[in-house]
Amino acid sequence: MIVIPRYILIKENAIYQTTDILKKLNLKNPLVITGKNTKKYCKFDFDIQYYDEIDIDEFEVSKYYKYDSIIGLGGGRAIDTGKLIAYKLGIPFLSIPTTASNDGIASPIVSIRQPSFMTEAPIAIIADINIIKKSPKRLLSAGMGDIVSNITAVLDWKLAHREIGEEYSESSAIFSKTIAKELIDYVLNSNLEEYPKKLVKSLIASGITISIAHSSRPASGSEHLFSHALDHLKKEYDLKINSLHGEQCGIGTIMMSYLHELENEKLKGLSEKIKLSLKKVNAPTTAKELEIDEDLIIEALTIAHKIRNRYTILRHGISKEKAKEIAEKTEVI
Ligand SMILES: NC(=O)C1=CN([C@@H]2O[C@H](COP(=O)(O)OP(=O)(O)OC[C@H]3O[C@@H](n4cnc5c(N)ncnc54)[C@H](O)[C@@H]3O)[C@@H](O)[C@H]2O)C=CC1
Ligand SMILES: O=C(CO)COP(=O)(O)O
Ligand SMILES: [Zn+2]
Repeated sequence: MIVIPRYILIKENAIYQTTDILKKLNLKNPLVITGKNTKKYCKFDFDIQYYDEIDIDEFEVSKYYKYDSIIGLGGGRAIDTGKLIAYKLGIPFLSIPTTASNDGIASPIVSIRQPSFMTEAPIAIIADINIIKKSPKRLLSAGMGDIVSNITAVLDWKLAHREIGEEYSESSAIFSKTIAKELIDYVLNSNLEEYPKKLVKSLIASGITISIAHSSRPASGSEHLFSHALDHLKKEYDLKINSLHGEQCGIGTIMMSYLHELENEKLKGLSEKIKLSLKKVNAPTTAKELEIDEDLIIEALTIAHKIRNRYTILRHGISKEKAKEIAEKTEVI
């Protein structure tokens, strides 16, 4: 079953239409899940809970029976936590992103932990451009990394179809790839005035490709494996590095598109173009800018294929030497 959002608002002051949207959906008593930095945008008179005060493992369903819906208001983690709670309770979820850092704002996926899992797409997305425009620049740069990812994700998906016969949808692949190509072209050829709005639209569309494909395949390939591997290592070594999902994916995309170029002459220059688009929005393109040690980048590249059962250009893994070579050639290290 494909579930996609029923209402999508992407405009200035959209947040003030929240109660209208709730009314249209016949919802009266939502619980708002938000963060301490984003609570200020919660102008409505509903109960609030902070996402970082919820233990998703010890989560008691009975405490939430009085709510008929959940609103996730904030960045990726607030939205993911809200989506998960709504799914566990079997009630509708409304996504109110306060920034545009990844496509979780519209996707049916929860990726608080790996492996991520399918839940249900938000019933409504209320993207207030005034709020998003004012969000930290770093988060808006990270969003570009989650969009360029679609390029390598689709190349990987096609490769898996060709080499191991994985089910593949050309329409989902084209949709996903086009979203990325259009944003890259816009970023490289404009003064970025409309960037926040275009980014939000792209991320929402990207989330919808995941709903249609019923898999994150169109938006998550080897570049996401690399990002998930970094998250895994940061936790394992207890490192206090606050690199963002989208930032890591962007750097992963530079390296993975280079790997694809090595196997396909027609892709020559792709990695450089992706890097330029990331640079234009001030997203990090090097380990140093990510504030991650070079050795950690190499280790992540060598373990990325083990993160989940997803066949990509990394196939059954790459050696330490190969990892170093691609990170150096792409000037990530
Ligand atoms: N479901 C999905 O498909 C996906 C979900 N995710 C989720 O997203 C998380 C990462 O999300 P991010 O947004 O990168 O990080 P985050 O959610 O940790 O947010 C970073 C910081 O930005 C703050 N913030 C957000 N909007 C703000 C605003 N307008 N003004 C001031 N501060 C603001 C947040 O409060 C937070 O402190 C992952 O941990 C994962 O749970 C990531 C990718 C895809
Ligand atoms: O981040 C995502 C898509 O951008 C979700 O993908 P994953 O399935 O890799 O968690
Ligand atoms: Zn992502």
